[in-house]
Amino acid sequence: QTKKKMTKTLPRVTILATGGTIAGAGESATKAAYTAGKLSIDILLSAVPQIHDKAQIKGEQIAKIGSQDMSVEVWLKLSKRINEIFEEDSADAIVITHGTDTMEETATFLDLTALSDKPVVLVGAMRASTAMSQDGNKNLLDAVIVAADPNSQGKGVVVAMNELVFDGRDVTKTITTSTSTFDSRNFGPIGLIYDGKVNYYYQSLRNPVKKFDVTKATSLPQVEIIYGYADASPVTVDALLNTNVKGIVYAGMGNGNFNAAVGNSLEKASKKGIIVCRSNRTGSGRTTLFNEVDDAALGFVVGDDLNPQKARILLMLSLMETSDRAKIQTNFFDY
Ligand SMILES: NC(=O)C[C@H](N)C(=O)O
Repeated sequence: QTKKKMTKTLPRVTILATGGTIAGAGESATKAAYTAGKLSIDILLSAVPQIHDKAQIKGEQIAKIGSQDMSVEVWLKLSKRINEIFEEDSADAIVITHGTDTMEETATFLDLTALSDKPVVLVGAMRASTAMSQDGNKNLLDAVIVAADPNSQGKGVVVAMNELVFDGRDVTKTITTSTSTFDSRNFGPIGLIYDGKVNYYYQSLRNPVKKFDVTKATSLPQVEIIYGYADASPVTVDALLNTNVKGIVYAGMGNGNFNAAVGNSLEKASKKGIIVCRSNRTGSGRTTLFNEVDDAALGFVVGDDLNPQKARILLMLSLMETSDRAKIQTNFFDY
């Protein structure tokens, strides 16, 4: 009898590139200045040949932007492409290269709209590809390792940065310039990457029971964020009253509090049918119902532990389906 050689087939990982500092290039290894999103996917992949030992890799360019220019248009394109790839079964997992500035928003958006249970991993860099000790190559290799690991299935969209894995729902950028910028302030990382392997320690119980199908959407209802601060004037809220804005996320003081002047205007907005969602500017913790604010009387909802930029994503998606405040509040408590 001939011994059959056992060849393990590597998982198929498609890398969707959107730009960011991971694809950034500057003039010298020691200067901080650079332009984000300059390098194409082919150059990114050729810089890390080790990824081919971990997975069968395909690359696609979705956008070439600094993530400060991320938009609903690109989110919809990304989400549709992810659903299509898994639907046609052309990959087992997806890695998305992305700028770090708005990675947390994209993570939340995709977590709520990627319909499959298969791994979707976001990755970026804090130092441009041309910088000394650039972090992009190692982060990309780690992201492929995470994507290729069967244990990454069913975790929702995750972010792999700086040898840590975060739940996309919770992750946030916490430091303007450091490579250790990503954190989940309430809950910490769910996994650690080391020596070519990911180990998971925790898993969120709040991964979406409900997904939003945006495969046919071409836009989302407009939602703006208003920042709260001492002695704020009502002009920013008032400016939204006669516009097409369907929702306001209020990044309130403490547990989502507002001063009287802003509160009056938020109440006016609510009475006009604009959904007002209280979040907060503290950077961690929950925004809770009925603390110092009578949400029932004002018709407000609260964002629970989502920061304002994440609450905005869930509010846009919710408003796509309903303007019923109770249902929208349930979405925030379920997610
Ligand atoms: N580190 C980075 O990726 C920052 C860059 N502005 C971006 O978000 O695209």
